[in-house]
Amino acid sequence: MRYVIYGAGAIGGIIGARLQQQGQHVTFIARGATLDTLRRDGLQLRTPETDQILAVQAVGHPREAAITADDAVVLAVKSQDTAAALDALADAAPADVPIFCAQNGVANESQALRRFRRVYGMYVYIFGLHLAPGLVHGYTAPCHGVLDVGGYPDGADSLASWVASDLAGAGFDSLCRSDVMRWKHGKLLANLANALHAACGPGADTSDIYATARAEGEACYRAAGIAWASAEERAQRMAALLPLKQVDGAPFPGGSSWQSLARGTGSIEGDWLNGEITLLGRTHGVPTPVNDFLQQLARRMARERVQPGTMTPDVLRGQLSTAVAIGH
Ligand SMILES: NC(=O)C1=CN([C@@H]2O[C@H](COP(=O)(O)OP(=O)(O)OC[C@H]3O[C@@H](n4cnc5c(N)ncnc54)[C@H](OP(=O)(O)O)[C@@H]3O)[C@@H](O)[C@H]2O)C=CC1
Ligand SMILES: CC(C)(CO)C(=O)C(=O)O
Repeated sequence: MRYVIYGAGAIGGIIGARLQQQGQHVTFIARGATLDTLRRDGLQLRTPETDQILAVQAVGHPREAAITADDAVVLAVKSQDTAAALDALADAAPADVPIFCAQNGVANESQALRRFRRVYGMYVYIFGLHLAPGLVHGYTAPCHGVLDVGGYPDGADSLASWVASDLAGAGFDSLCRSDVMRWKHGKLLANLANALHAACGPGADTSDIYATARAEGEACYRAAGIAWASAEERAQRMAALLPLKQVDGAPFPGGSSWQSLARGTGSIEGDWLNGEITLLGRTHGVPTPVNDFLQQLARRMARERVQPGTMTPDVLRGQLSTAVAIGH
């Protein structure tokens, strides 16, 4: 089975590189400077233990990848890019090609299921960094990350278990789970802090704001009857990854939303992280003022190409109080 990795950034780059190093057949779908770099120079993977450049197969559009139902597509674009990526894929691949969503958030799978018959969720705990085309860093060793796989909306079949076993063979801690979306809903609660880390930096103390964002998320889940993996379950699952190590003598600088600001991409995943909670809140009549604020803050910072970590927690608290006082 070939792995078609859609999106050659932090997560796609690490998963694809590790699968290829394990002898799997891998094709990347990339764009822009990343595509040019992969074709010209290859994919560079730096970790606490290695610095390697891999010659990789990279195409610029799914139609150049001659995808069949015997391939597995690993979707590793940010959620705001999912719809466009799936549109291009649906025009070029059979509807029964399996899609594995290696993404944060919980809305990518349903978008994939609208166009493809076999969709799987992937619970991704990788500490990856992608700031320059064709270059990815991974901050855990010897395990490259946790990647649990399961059917969407639930269940697990032989393909999910096959893929989990390939990922385990490639150095990830990977289980096949029939309740992968319960785990992804748990992770979404942690990712409600992504906007805070992007704004103030991951080291700033914004735990009071995060606690409220998380409580709003949990209230929405309860109102919607959604089950989620607890913080304790998730901490236990990722314990083997910690403590994070350094790459190039430096620690992990910030998560995926922080990286969107650092790269000045002009877009960010907030609508699919905090925005998932505001959507649930509006649907079920649960107030979500903090997530509403963080969603809008993330959009504004991305749009204005603000550098990450440039807002103090006090300035953020002030803006939050004003937004809550005027009701949006
Ligand atoms: N980074 C991390 O440590 C973690 C990330 N995640 C999640 O994993 C997912 C992927 O994130 P991450 O790897 O960080 O994102 P990145 O931005 O690093 O990588 C995504 C890549 O996909 C590319 N892309 C987007 N649309 C297309 C398209 N239509 N065709 C070809 N390439 C495309 C982007 O190109 P371009 O650069 O041009 O935008 C980018 O290179 C997200 O849901 C994120 O939240 C989960 C756990 C940890
Ligand atoms: C790296 C991690 C796990 C936490 O920040 C993440 O999920 C992200 O960057 O979005």
